[in-house]
Amino acid sequence: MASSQASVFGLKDSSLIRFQGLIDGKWVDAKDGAKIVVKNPATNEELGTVPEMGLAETKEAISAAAKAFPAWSTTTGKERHDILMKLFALMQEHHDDLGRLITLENGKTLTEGKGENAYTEEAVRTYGEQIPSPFKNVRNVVIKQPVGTSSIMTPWNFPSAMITRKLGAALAAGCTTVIKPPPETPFSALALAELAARAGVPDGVINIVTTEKNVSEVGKEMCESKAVKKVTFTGSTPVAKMLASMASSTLKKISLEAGGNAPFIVFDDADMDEAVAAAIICKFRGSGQTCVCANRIFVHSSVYAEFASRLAEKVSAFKVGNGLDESTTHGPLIHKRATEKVSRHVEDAISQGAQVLVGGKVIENSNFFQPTVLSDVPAGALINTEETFGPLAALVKFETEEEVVRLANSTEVGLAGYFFSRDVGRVWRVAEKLEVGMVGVNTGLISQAVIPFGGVKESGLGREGGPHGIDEYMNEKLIVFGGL
Ligand SMILES: NC(=O)c1ccc[n+]([C@@H]2O[C@H](COP(=O)([O-])OP(=O)(O)OC[C@H]3O[C@@H](n4cnc5c(N)ncnc54)[C@H](O)[C@@H]3O)[C@@H](O)[C@H]2O)c1
Ligand SMILES: O=CCCC(=O)O
Repeated sequence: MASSQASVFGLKDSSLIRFQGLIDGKWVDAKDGAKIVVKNPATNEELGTVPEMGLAETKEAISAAAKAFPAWSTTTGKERHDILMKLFALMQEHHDDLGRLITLENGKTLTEGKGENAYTEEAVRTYGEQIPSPFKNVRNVVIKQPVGTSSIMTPWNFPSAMITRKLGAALAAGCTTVIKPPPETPFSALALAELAARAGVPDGVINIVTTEKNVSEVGKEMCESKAVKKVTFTGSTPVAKMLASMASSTLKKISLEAGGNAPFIVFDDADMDEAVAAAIICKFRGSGQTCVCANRIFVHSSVYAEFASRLAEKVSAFKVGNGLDESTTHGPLIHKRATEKVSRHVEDAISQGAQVLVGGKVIENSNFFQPTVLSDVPAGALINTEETFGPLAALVKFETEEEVVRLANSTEVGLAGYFFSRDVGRVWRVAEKLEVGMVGVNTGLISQAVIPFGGVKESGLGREGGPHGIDEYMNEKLIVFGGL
């Protein structure tokens, strides 16, 4: 059964496809045999099934991770580095398969799927510090220690990268993990776990619990269990808040990467070619389904008409289709709920006076939405307060720097913000004033594995990536040496 299911994916190495969860190094089904059906969003065809696990399996996974912690946390940084480098090499060796898998379960194009596979990180070592004491016979040293078993919960828009961004740091720090991947895209997570085992990650260090209907009880246990010392989540702001409140019952360390509503500002002195090209990437990457995608595009009135017509021209040349087809530039949305949200935002803006320059409609009986550009979007439109998470570029005209900074900041969230200007004074002023965790100046693409990725306001807590990301999985301990 499993091998015939695996052939549906058309991978070179079909043993990367796993149809079971992973607990303590063993691939397992749900205790009651229940399954989740996973579909390809481009075709709505079934790809395969994974177990619908619940509380009992989650408890087992947590205790396996807690049992594995003493041994894993006392390996040296060099030993963990070597295993992580081996895993990285295996991911590169299986680059085509892993990229294809991402495309099949998420819908993004093959180029994006492979690009995501390359968007991983590894870490070598962490450093403590020595703090000079005011007392002659005292020496202060701060060391860093792994926090413990970590719960990792991730979304479907980056089936692999949202996991590796957390898992790479957790493993490098010496933590053990329980991962709950999204029900829409579990196969990339399971393939990573398969490769991790091949790389020599010991049993129990990575455990995977797949779930859909039982997500509330699984999430609660992953946040409230006393054996868990760290909770990390990427997804929507309402779920982030709920998980944070559950994790606070035992005052766990938490990192949350939640929703955004990124402003993208084009000032009158912007380089127009660069601004249009960047808006295309920033707005339409992953068909608009990234948390750092531009959601509101503010354009100075003096360049508004030119920007709008050049953007609309480029967007009308997109080729929407199955991500496996090489000529496709943009894939489907993840499911019907996603297309419905984009439709709601388009209809709402039109009802308040916005004009459709391109697109505007769902492609019937599918998860595809026409890449859309709306002009003259009014201040009261829903899109100004809610993240669309879809291929909808909403253009808003502005007159002054002060006005646009106020508009950009008038949202409860603050993940990324972008602007285009060649005036160095304005660049500093606006970069400092935007209430976001990450600013792109004259670029629409900020994501890299090495940067501290994260937000302010209701976009979350903590940072992921590079050394900042590893610190999230470590506790600092002060050791005061006296009597010298
Ligand atoms: N900041 C980021 O880095 C980032 C990245 C991707 C997505 N997002 C946000 O996620 C949203 C889109 O994704 P979504 O609608 O799937 O988000 P979501 O919050 O509904 O789901 C994200 C993940 O959380 C899980 N989840 C849901 N309820 C849970 C619970 N009670 N306990 C544990 N896990 C639970 C889901 O199964 C999924 O795996 C957007 O708002 C987007 O901004 C943010
Ligand atoms: O969607 C969230 C992550 C986006 C990114 O890493 O570029």
